[in-house]
Amino acid sequence: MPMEPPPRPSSSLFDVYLRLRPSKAGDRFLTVEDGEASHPTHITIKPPTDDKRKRAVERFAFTQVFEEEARQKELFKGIGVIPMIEGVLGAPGHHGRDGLLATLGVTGSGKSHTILGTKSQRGLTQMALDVLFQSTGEQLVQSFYGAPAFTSLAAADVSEAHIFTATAFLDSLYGDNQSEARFSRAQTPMADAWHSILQATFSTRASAAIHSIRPVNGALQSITRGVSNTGLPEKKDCSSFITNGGSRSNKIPRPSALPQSPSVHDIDLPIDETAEYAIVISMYEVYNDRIFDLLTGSATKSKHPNLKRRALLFKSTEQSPDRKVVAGLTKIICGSFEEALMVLETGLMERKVAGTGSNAVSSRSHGFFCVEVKKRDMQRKGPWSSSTLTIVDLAGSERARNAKTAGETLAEAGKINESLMYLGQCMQMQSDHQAGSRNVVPFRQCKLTELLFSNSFPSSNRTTHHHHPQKSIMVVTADPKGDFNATSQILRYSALAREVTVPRIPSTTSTHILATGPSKSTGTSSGRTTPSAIVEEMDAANAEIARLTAEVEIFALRLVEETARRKAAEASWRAAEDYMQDLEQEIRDECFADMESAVAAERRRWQSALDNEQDSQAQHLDSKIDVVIKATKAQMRDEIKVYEDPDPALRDRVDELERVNEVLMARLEAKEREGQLRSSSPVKKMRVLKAKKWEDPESGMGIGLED
Ligand SMILES: Nc1ncnc2c1ncn2[C@@H]1O[C@H](COP(=O)(O)OP(=O)(O)OP(=O)(O)O)[C@@H](O)[C@H]1O
Repeated sequence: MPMEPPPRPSSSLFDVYLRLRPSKAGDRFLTVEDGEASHPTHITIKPPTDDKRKRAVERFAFTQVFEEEARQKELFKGIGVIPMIEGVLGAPGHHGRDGLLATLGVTGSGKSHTILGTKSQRGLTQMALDVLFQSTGEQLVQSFYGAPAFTSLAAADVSEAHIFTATAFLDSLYGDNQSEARFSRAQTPMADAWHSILQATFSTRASAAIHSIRPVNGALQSITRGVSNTGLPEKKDCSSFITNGGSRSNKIPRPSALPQSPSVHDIDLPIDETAEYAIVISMYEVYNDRIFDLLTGSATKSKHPNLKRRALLFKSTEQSPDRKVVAGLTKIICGSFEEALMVLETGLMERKVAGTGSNAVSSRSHGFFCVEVKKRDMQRKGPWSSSTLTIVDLAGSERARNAKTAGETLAEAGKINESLMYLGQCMQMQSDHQAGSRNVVPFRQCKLTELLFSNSFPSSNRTTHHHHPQKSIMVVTADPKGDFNATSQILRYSALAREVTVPRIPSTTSTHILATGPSKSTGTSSGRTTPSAIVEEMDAANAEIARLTAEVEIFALRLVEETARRKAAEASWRAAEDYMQDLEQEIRDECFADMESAVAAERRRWQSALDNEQDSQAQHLDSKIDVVIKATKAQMRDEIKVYEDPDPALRDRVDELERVNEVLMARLEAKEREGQLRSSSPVKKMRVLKAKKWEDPESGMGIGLED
């Protein structure tokens, strides 16, 4: 049954284009069919002649097939990027519509070549950027420090992003050292602090805005110097970034050294004359099912660019409750095509690239390059509306056994294959959709499909500006002489339609008939022996063989898919284990750090308590010593008598008084004796009186009886 030419229904999630790359050696297994349409839409793949599994010939349909000789510009125009950009810019007075452009293919099939270009040819990304800047031209807001639109653009962002002007961003990475302080990683907690520093810089620099373009020139000069010193490796003809990828040089090429062709000056898009535009760029990668910012500057600033990268979340935010966004990205407001190119090269440099056996510069992650086009009324300066052109360079699918990979890279390959398998399932659903199936596209199975598909469906929330689902274009790249298994698998996933042709069974009938002949009258299962009966039986047998072969073929396909799924599951299990180990280590480190800081805090508390205690004891002791000293001093004062020589006159007087005292005492005694005598005999009395007379020295005259 002939396959219908692939329709382009508006309900289709993706338009799928196939681009074939020129290949050097090997047997060609892929044939492009000459169709009735103006351009080819169908291809056929034939298994290699030595294929032991005797697989079927398969036929695939795409929106359009571009053959080896197709140039970059032809592709750019042919796959509908221009209407997509027009949609992103939005019709006058209307919001824009999101666009998604992705490349899918086996490793080395030309995805990066197509999307990012080569050293001499621009890719779809550069051409799309050029068209955007060229179209918005004079209506683009300025992007230097203090530009009036900066604050409103930062306020309009719903994704908790860290927004910088290209001037500040590039200056911090490539300009003078002092300016480094103006930029920091988006996902570190310090980023907020840096952000406020930047904003402070922004406000304080407002008056000097017109001069602030200088740092970019400085940056450009330093880049120019860096490039002229280093030079570009000549080994492979691919993006300047990619050639640098292996060596991790932290210099990016100067814009003028980047390819200028193909030119897009002939492309003129209608623009909303009443609107002003801003172009904001962000970049991230999905690596091992986790999202990492690519504009942290770590590739250019840090010696260990991959150390402690923090994954970002794809989630609803406070300002975007009904639509998931990658939260916390670094976003750069670009004022010119050159600035955008430098930001792109900076992000590409940061993207993880690891060499594998399949392709020395193979992309190990899915790279996302997002160009947000913001638009508002030029006069009224109302709110900004926003639509995004997302360009995705998907990691190459590969078979682990083909890629001479090991350890971490093998786990990466598993994760890549797994995410591509989910992508394949979603794309398969899309072709089933077209065939009338009402199955839901299972896009929530991994980060990649979530990021690619979640904006592909109309929003149920009427308050959101995103009524239109995004327009998506997929470019599938293939090498017609490359790996048959890997390529056929990708084609099966991505084609808009597929038809399996059972290989023709060699006509054994006639040979059999000739060999056996009627005379041998070989009996058949039905017992009929006429030649026509035998031919009929043989035809029936052949039909049965064909049916069984087709079945076997289907089972073989299922087996291949199941094996891939099992391998992907195993790889994902290993990656999960690794992740768990990392997480455990991280938690241990965090706990240890917490514990250490708690112990240190406790130690400080105890030390200060001990110090206080010692202080108060010392004070107490001091006061006691004071008391003792005072008491001792007092005591000593009491005990020590000062003997002074008495006044000689006074001493004489004292002596005199003592003598008088003695005299008086003697008189007193005498009087007493006299009193006693009066009461005794007259002889005794006489004796006393006589004695007395002689004892009184004072009177000078004796007291005698005659007195
Ligand atoms: N259409 C083409 N014309 C000329 N050369 C091409 C074309 N497509 C690819 N190549 C060349 O093939 C090589 C591999 O291509 P590329 O790096 O783009 O592959 P890839 O699919 O991006 O691989 P990976 O997935 O590993 O990143 C490059 O040297 C590239 O220049």
